[in-house]
Amino acid sequence: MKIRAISVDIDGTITYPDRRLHEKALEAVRKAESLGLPVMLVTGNSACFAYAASILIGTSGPFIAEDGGVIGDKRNNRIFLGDMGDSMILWSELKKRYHQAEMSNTMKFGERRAGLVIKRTVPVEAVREIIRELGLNLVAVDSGYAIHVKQPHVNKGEGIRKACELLGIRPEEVAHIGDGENDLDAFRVVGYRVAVAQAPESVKKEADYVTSKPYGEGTAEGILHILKKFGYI
Ligand SMILES: O=C(O)COP(=O)(O)O
Ligand SMILES: [Mg+2]
Repeated sequence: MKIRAISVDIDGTITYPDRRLHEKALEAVRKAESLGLPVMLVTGNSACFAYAASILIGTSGPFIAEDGGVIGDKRNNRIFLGDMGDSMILWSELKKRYHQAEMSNTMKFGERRAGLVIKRTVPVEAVREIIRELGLNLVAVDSGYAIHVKQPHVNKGEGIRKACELLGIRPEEVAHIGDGENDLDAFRVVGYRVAVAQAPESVKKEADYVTSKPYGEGTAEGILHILKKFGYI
């Protein structure tokens, strides 16, 4: 089995718990890149966020943003794999029932194109209940940092498939590292799966390797593990 790219989640995976970039994860990503293994950022964050992160970190693979809704590259070309769909119908119903419901800060300036992101002030089950009741063509996923409401075909797995077409490799040749339930869709399409230590059980049980350290430090460990296991070092 050959691994030709690493895809890595951002929040909780290359960061500290509070979302600051972890130096050890940064070093490990750069090491993979220096050994000729392209890294792709795969995140629930908006495309502008992923675009900036990709440039600052120095990842050479395409980035996948909005939980698979948008693929982008260094020249800021973008491919959209989804749109807002029924998400505003969901939002008006949610707001009626839960006064504490709040959109993510990244919803403010029309930055998002492929789904609604809400703060974790309402349980994901409440959102799912409204989707079921109204028969909306949406799914709700809790990344551990926010609740993502999107069309069912929008997910990190489909995003990785599209990014692989751009790279000219197969999804089975990708190793993915993540920490949240939104990473499970990525796990479904890739050839090798790494969960960082603080990931929920549902994610760890699907992983080929679970790191001993959490957050960015765990990812540094996970990247080194991949580099060794697949003969890069
Ligand atoms: O945007 C989020 O909710 C979390 O982003 P992540 O997919 O990079 O962890
Ligand atoms: Mg995450």
